[in-house]
Amino acid sequence: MGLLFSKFSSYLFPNIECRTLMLGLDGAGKTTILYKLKLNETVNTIPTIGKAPFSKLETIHQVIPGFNVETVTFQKLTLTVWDVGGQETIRPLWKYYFPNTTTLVFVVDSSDVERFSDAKEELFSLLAEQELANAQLLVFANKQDMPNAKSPAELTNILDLGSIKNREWFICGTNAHTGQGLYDGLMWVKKQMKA
Ligand SMILES: Nc1nc2c(ncn2[C@@H]2O[C@H](COP(=O)(O)OP(=O)(O)OP(=O)(O)O)[C@@H](O)[C@H]2O)c(=O)[nH]1
Ligand SMILES: [Mg+2]
Repeated sequence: MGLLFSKFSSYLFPNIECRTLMLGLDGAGKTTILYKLKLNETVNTIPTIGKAPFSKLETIHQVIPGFNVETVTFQKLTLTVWDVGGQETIRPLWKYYFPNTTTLVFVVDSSDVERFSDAKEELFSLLAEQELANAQLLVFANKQDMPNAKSPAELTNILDLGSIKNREWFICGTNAHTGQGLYDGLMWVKKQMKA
């Protein structure tokens, strides 16, 4: 009876799988977010670095990829989250992670006022990528605990999110150290995936 009920329940409420690509400038908090979601722990991070293919002798197969990947489950949502380093020299590697992305998570350091324009530029160049055309966009306005942090509403204006018309998007304020706001984002992803 229990088995039958469980089969019926998974028929009615199937598991939703989602390939998630988490990008953003270096230091925005991507790796901290990933391991908060995965382990519910605040880990000490080091910059997620890879080696860009500068030398002619190197091919992409020889490049050491600067990424972390983890499976995160939340209710009936299973996310494979790719966290790729955001340093300028390794941003050219982002494109190798685009295919089959269902959700683009863009993380912004809400207190890094001087680099908002860089963040906006990177975000809009991602949104122009053909391989990400079908991806929904979740923006984590991270480091809300910082005294000079801009609110999600302020960042919506600063990043001009209102101009995004070709996909669903959502912004939420987060603190990766406490986990505050992260699950609001995942709730939104779940709703979108169901729809
Ligand atoms: N105050 C505060 N600090 C945070 C928050 N999230 C991350 N940090 C800190 O910001 C620093 C950078 O975090 P990372 O997670 O390594 O940043 P990243 O986006 O992975 O950086 P790259 O790997 O270089 O692209 C670390 O010292 C984190 O502890 C937050 O919500 N609030
Ligand atoms: Mg990192």
